[in-house]
Amino acid sequence: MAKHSLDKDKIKFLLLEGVHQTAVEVLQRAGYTNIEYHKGALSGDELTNAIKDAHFVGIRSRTQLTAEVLQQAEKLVGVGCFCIGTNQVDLKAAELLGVPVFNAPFSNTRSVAELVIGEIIMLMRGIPQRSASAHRGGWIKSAKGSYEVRGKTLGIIGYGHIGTQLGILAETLGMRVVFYDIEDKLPLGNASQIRSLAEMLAQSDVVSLHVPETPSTQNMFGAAELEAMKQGAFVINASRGTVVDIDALAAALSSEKIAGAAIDVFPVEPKSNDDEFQSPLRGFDNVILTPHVGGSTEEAQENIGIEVAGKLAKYSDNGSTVSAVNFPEVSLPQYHETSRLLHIHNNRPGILIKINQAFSEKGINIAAQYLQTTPDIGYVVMEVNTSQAAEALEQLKGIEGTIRTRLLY
Ligand SMILES: NC(=O)c1ccc[n+]([C@@H]2O[C@H](COP(=O)([O-])OP(=O)(O)OC[C@H]3O[C@@H](n4cnc5c(N)ncnc54)[C@H](O)[C@@H]3O)[C@@H](O)[C@H]2O)c1
Ligand SMILES: O=C(O)CC[C@@H](O)C(=O)O
Repeated sequence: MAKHSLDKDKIKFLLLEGVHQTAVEVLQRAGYTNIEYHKGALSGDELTNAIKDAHFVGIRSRTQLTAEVLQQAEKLVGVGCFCIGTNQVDLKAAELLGVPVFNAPFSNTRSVAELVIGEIIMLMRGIPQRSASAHRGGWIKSAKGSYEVRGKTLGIIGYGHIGTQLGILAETLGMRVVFYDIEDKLPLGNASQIRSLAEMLAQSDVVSLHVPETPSTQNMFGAAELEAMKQGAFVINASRGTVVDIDALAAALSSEKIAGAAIDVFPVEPKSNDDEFQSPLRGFDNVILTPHVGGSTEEAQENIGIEVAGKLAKYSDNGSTVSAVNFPEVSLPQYHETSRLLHIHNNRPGILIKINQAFSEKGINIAAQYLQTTPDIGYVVMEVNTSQAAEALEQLKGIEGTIRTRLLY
């Protein structure tokens, strides 16, 4: 019977930010029992101490895996983001260290789209301010400023997995949907793409942002964009807090240019549920403030736990990197009666030749070989006779340009 290079109970999984229990169950079913589980995020020394002997780390959006943190995680083999966003990880640093990063690109998209639909209706009816007033003993029984969503125009910025689902749901409520995206996108239903953001803003009764955090989306929605909107329109942001200039939004709410907003993500978010939430948007009755819960439903979290833990277990067990966000993607079949070796190297000419030469000189037969590259790194997976696996591993370690190697069986 073939043996793992490292026993599964020695492979440490560090799971942070209360990822769903399904993640623990998937890992345990796959034979991984060395799981350190934390309900909250870790930072500073606590994070570096916990991660330094971890082979895998699972996080959500709070934990910052910077280049410095990753460099101290000497045993790290893979990272799982139990969410969509991967902006909290220095993806390039992880790649250069030979560490693939996985996420869950679809599992919570419906939850976000549903929340936004609810918010559109609430904002257009002026419910947040009526509710806030009622809590203080007020009674604003009036139709003034309350509208049906039917026939109104929804402008979506970022027409990806969430934006498209939102568009379809909004159309079923009778809304007209327009969208702005830097890429040409297939419009679903009756939606139409508008090439100029200003033009789209001028048409929209409510604007909802669904872009990732990138250098191009940093503060992409500020004073000029708010000014380009219709008088009395609404803003929704459940993407990332860095995308909207929150001070400019507060000013537009104060001047009543913007009639209301629903904001789920903030430039600075509390590190835990025990910390105070601070924002210039506090105190506006016509603003729905939610604590970054767009994707936080039981269904989404359960599915994310299964999906991401499954990807980590698969990479650990057989080397497959399919759907990694920063790494050459290699889809690998099951293998029997051979040992599998993983070799991650700097992408420079001649490495594969050197590996093949070294194996040939030692009489090591390669039963199968798979290679994928990015401009910076190469990932080669080889199958060799189990009796030659240890020797093959030694040969791989000696290849110049090697970042990391692993023997699976
Ligand atoms: N609030 C939450 O809990 C929550 C949950 C899930 C996702 N999110 C956030 O929502 C974001 C979007 O998720 P998704 O699954 O729809 O992503 P996606 O990658 O499927 O879609 C993003 C879209 O934005 C477009 N885009 C990128 N840069 C742009 C720019 N500068 N201007 C206009 N369009 C641009 C892309 O072309 C793409 O179509 C995620 O990156 C994540 O940060 C938040
Ligand atoms: O669960 C989280 O912390 C983040 C959820 C969301 O922002 C995502 O990127 O999927």
